[in-house]
Amino acid sequence: MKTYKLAIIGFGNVGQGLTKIISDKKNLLIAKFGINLSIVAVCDLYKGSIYNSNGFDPETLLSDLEKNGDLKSTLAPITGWNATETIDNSGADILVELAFTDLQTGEPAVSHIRQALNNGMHVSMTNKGPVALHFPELRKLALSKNVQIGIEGTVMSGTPSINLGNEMLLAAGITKVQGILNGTTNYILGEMSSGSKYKDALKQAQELGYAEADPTGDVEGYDAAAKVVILGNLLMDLSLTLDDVDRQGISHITNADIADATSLNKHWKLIGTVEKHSDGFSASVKPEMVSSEHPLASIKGATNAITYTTELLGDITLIGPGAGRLETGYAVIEDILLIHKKST
Ligand SMILES: NC(=O)c1ccc[n+]([C@@H]2O[C@H](COP(=O)([O-])OP(=O)(O)OC[C@H]3O[C@@H](n4cnc5c(N)ncnc54)[C@H](O)[C@@H]3O)[C@@H](O)[C@H]2O)c1
Ligand SMILES: N[C@@H](CCO)C(=O)O
Repeated sequence: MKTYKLAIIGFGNVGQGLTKIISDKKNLLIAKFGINLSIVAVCDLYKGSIYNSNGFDPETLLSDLEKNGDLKSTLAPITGWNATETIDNSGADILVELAFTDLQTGEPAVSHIRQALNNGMHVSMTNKGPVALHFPELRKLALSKNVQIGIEGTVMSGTPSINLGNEMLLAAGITKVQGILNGTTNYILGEMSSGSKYKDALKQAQELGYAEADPTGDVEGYDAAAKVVILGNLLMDLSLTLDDVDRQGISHITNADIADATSLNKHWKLIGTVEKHSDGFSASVKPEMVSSEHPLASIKGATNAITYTTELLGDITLIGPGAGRLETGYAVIEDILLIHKKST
């Protein structure tokens, strides 16, 4: 059995979802895959930082957090390390980077990731900033250090959109990727069509753990645009930046707009697209009215859907969760399973 020591940076929705899965699926991961996941360090800006070389009991972490609102009273041999100290001193095999997404600089996550890779650690991240802004550089660094980077959770949470595209469909020649790439906005649009106000629907999406810490990223389409960039660059060999994406969000859509769509038997959806053309590419995120018969009309709540158009297989559509605590925590498990497979 192989034990992987994990250092988690950021103990919000995803960090807690991951911890719950590590607790609930411990025996399955050992029995089916021969891997034991040991959380040796948790570092969070507000909830505190703790380190134990023998690993923490995941249920204790979650119950302490529920009881106290933070991990500051959790019994630990060492407390108070910042992210840099955690990466340098924890001796972890895998850095799990789950801090806030910053789509302007990718910081501080990108610095955490460079530091971890330079230290010979594998990295799993659900943080979209480093992937949308710096992935070629990070991938090269990982290669030179003979370690792996997992990014499954950056698109469609734990629904394996990245691995399906990258591991299975790349050789089929992906020419276009299109779909619903943001859970928060799909949830809000659906709730509004059931009569909720925009503000209330957004609040619910935040409470359910779907929205970004700053939900402007969701509702103005930046989050979906980052996913368009990630998919275009990874799967279609493009060199997109966020500025290349013609972006529009949903914050201007009113209940009257929703009612108009309903009267036409249509639904508003925020649709992301990246397509290769003979003379270049196009990339966009915009709200569109789709008819009730359209395949994307039935995608409800925080569910996402992606259609990969390929030269050899035509269209392949993947539907599944696009956000959520456990749903995104599971993406880290997928990354670790792939890291394990590729390094043994
Ligand atoms: N929630 C989802 O459904 C989802 C899905 C896919 C990807 N993501 C991405 O995963 C990451 C985590 O999402 P979340 O929903 O858990 O966010 P969250 O806001 O609930 O939690 C983030 C945590 O990171 C901590 N943090 C921020 N900067 C830090 C730093 N420098 N050092 C240590 N801790 C720091 C914060 O205190 C917070 O507790 C984000 O980058 C988000 O974009 C989230
Ligand atoms: N805030 C994002 C999380 C998943 O990346 C969403 O709602 O889709």
